[in-house]
Amino acid sequence: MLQTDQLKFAYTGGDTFSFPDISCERGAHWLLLGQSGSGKTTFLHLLGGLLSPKSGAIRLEGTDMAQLSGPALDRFRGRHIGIIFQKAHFVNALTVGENLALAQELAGVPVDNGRIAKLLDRLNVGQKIHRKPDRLSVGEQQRVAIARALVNSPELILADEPTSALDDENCEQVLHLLTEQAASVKATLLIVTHDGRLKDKIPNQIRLDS
Ligand SMILES: Nc1ncnc2c1ncn2[C@@H]1O[C@H](COP(=O)(O)OP(=O)(O)OP(=O)(O)O)[C@@H](O)[C@H]1O
Repeated sequence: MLQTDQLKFAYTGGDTFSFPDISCERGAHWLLLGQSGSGKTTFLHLLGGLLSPKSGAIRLEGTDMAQLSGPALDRFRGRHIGIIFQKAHFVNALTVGENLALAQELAGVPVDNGRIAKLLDRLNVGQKIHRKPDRLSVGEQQRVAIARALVNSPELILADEPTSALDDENCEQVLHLLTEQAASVKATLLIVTHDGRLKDKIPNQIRLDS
């Protein structure tokens, strides 16, 4: 269960935000919608523990992340949250498989090569396990990014604009992958988007107004 309470954030010398309280049941799928500049990515980064709120609480399965910082927050994020960024970031000196192993090491969990191989297979990129990420197509990189977000069986999966650059067929496919894979680890899925095509597909919606 993911819950926020009176969450406020301010960029240094810049915009300030008061976010609506949200409450998402474990395993539910949500869209986070809003105009450009309304603070969607900022909200996602707060929920993912990449930014710290000025005030308020973010509870994930009972832990208030706003009270964590430094290595404790990094470990918590690694174990409980999978983040899929708009543009995938990998360590290009490492192979696909090693990038997933790194995600386990950074979260302080034992590397499970069997799980890594199985997950990549499930996402149809199993044969790319020994490739360097920059030698993959954009679609393959996106699948590897989804696999990496899932590798530690997170309770929460956050995806930032995963479909906005895709044509209709690939949009459909990525949405299907995300919802199916989130369901496979019973994770709560929250997708930030301004992609109108998703609006009818996921009924739970949070709207930010600037
Ligand atoms: N690092 C930063 N420092 C200062 N201001 C920032 C920073 N990042 C974002 N902002 C400002 O905060 C506001 C919200 O940005 P954010 O990226 O959260 O919006 P968004 O709703 O995700 O937009 P889009 O749909 O265009 O991606 C914008 O006005 C932006 O200029």
